[in-house]
This record gives sequence, C-alpha cells and structure tokens, in this order.
Amino acid sequence: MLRVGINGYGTIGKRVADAVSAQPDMELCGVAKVSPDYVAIGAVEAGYPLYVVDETRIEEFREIGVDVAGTVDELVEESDVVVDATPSGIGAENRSLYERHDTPAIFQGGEDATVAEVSFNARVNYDEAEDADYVRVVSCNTTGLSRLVAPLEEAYGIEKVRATLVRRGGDPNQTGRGPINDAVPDPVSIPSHHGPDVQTLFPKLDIDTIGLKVPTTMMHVHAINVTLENPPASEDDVRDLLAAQERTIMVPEYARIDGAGTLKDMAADAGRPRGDIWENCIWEESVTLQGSDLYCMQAIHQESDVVPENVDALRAISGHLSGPESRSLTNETLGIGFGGLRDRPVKRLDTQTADD
Ligand SMILES: NC(=O)C1=CN([C@@H]2O[C@H](COP(=O)(O)OP(=O)(O)OC[C@H]3O[C@@H](n4cnc5c(N)ncnc54)[C@H](O)[C@@H]3O)[C@@H](O)[C@H]2O)C=CC1
Ligand SMILES: O=C(OP(=O)(O)O)[C@H](O)COP(=O)(O)O
Repeated sequence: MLRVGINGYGTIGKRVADAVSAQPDMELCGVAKVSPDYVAIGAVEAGYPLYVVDETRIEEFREIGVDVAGTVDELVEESDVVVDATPSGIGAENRSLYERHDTPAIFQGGEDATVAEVSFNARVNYDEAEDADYVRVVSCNTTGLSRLVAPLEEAYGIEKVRATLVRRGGDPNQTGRGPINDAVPDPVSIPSHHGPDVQTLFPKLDIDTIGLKVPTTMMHVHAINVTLENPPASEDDVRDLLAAQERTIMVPEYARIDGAGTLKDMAADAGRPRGDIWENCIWEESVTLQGSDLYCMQAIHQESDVVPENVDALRAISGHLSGPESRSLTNETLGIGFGGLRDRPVKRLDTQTADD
C-alpha cells in the first residue's frame, strides 16, 4: 500500500486526494492546508486527516470544528510520497521540506521544470520517473498538447506544431481573477511557456505556442496545426487514431456539443464528480487534413486533466506497476472514458437523418 500525503488542498489537491482514495493500492495519509475554511470542513467531512501548514493556526481550525491531525512536517514524515499541489512557486520552496524527510514528491506544472528531475506525462514518459525522487506533472495545457502530440508523432512523425491556446481566465472559485470583459494576450510574447514545456517531454519537437486569456472559467480551448512528416491517406485515419487513445474523447457532430459549456453540462449530466472531464475533448469535425497539414480543435478541463497523471506519477515514482498497468487501473477506478460518447462510433451528422 502506497501511503500518500497531499500538501496544498485547493483545486488540484482536493481532486488528487479523491483520486488517490479511489485507488486499491494507495492510502491517503492526509492533506495539509493553510487556512480554516469551507475546503477544510469539506476535507474533514470526506474523512481525510487534516494537517496544518502553520502550527500557530491550529486553534483557528479547532474553533470552526475542524480536528487537526498534526503538522505538515508530520504528514511528510508519515507519507511514502507527497503530492505537492501548492500555488506556483511554493512547491519549489517546499522541496527542502521533502528532502529533510527523505520523502519523494510529485510537483505540479506551475513550477519551473528545474524543480524536479523529470517532467511527466503518463502516456509519454512513465518509465523515466521510475528512478526519480522528484517528478513534475506538466501543466493542464501542456498535458493536453502532449496527449495529442504523442500518437501523431508515433504514427506519422511531426515536422512542426503550431498551437493557439485560448486559456480560461480563472477557475470557478477564483472570484478575484480577470479578464471580465476582454481578451488578453497572455503572455503577449511568443512562445507562451507551453511550447518549451511540451519540449520537456518531446525534446526534439518543433513547436510554437501562443496564449491568450478570455473571460470564462469552463475550459481551455486549443486551435492546433500539426505539419506531419508522413501524412495518412485520409483524415478519418487520424480520427480513428485519436479515438483509440485512452484519455481522449472524440466529440461527434451528432452530439451537438458546440462549446466548452455544453461539454461541462454533459459532464454534470453524467454525474461526474465536480463535473470533471479528465480527457482531451477533440471536436471530430475539426479534424482536417490539407496535404501534410493537420488541423483540429480540442477543449481541456484545467481543473481535472492532470489528476490521472498525478495518480500515475505516484505509481511511476514508487515503481510498483508498469505504465500500462497503472494507466489502466487509474482509468478504471476514476471512470475515465466519457459515459455516452467514448465508445460511440465516429460518425458525421450528414450521414444521419437530420431532425433538427
Ligand atoms: N487550477 C488549474 O487549472 C491547474 C493548476 N495546476 C497547477 O497546480 C498547482 C496548484 O494549483 P491550484 O490547485 O489551482 O491552486 P489553488 O490555489 O487552488 O490551491 C493551492 C492550495 O495550496 C494552499 N497553500 C498555499 N501555500 C501553501 C503552503 N505553503 N503549504 C501548503 N499549502 C499551501 C492554498 O491555500 C490552496 O489551498 C499550481 O502549480 C498550478 O499551476 C496545474 C494544472 C491546472
Ligand atoms: O496549468 C494551467 O494552465 P497553463 O497550462 O496555461 O499554465 C492551469 O490552468 C493554471 O493556470 P493559471 O496560471 O492561469 O492559474
């Protein structure tokens, strides 16, 4: 049984805690939190031992009826591996804490690549994490790009990737975030951090990324052009290749899903926890081949696509299951593969009787 501690219990931390709890080979030792608030109450209601980051605030937790199991130091000592899901930059500061206890750690994509020995995606380089003590799961957009690049690179070879990332302005609970009524180049300089980040997984890949932020909390949306070295005969071959990927959903035209909002609505209807969508959602109609240029658009749920990657990173770093075994166990326990759509035929609306 792998004993896992979560340091930083926010958007990513609470989802990883739930995912770890669902694994038959893992035990959640507890979660560490800074402030006594509704999220702390939720952790205790979920039955997770709660540890405090700042010892002087223990009484504040007790005042709102939250039992404290100990300090973050104790959590790190008790854990075989820690998932650090603290805000960008704090993870790097925490590395000395993990070193002091000789506890391996998984960091998140908000940290620089230098925080860990390996930047990680379960589909791309699971085996590289096996000898590491410190691993970084790449950011949500980078995870989404890498899941798309991996099968295309293997099947056709890639000459060049150009991707425009329309990034959600903030998460639903980030009330202080903007933009409110704007579309903001972010960053205005090119490339955004995502291209170099994808290269931490694919060092030889030629990729340019451009980012901008828009006022939505739903999902990120990517518009992507990949120049293939050996393009297939038809774009249906690409659709079939992408449909066969474990953490990809092809969104068919007949489902009439016209945007990120409808995807989120479907996830809620399907009863997914928090309306999460762990998979890349690629609009089937957007997959277009013009000579060797492939185009497509995909939506990435920023709050959840890295969650299965964290679970696999935990197994990779502890070395007790192979990549395929870990991915398949993670997919099965979380329910990855979207209810109604995952196993449906790839089919265009114009081949059906239009009733609309
Ligand atoms: N939210 C997103 O869309 C995604 C975030 N990430 C990355 O995941 C990491 C965490 O991001 P979020 O979960 O969004 O942040 P968040 O702000 O929702 O959660 C971070 C939590 O850590 C706590 N915290 C702050 N300082 C701490 C400390 N010293 N020790 C322990 N806990 C501390 C905060 O109070 C908060 O509860 C970042 O590196 C981010 O870039 C990666 C993919 C997607
Ligand atoms: O990892 C993320 O995005 P990113 O891949 O654009 O860095 C998350 O959506 C967090 O992004 P944020 O830095 O806008 O909070």
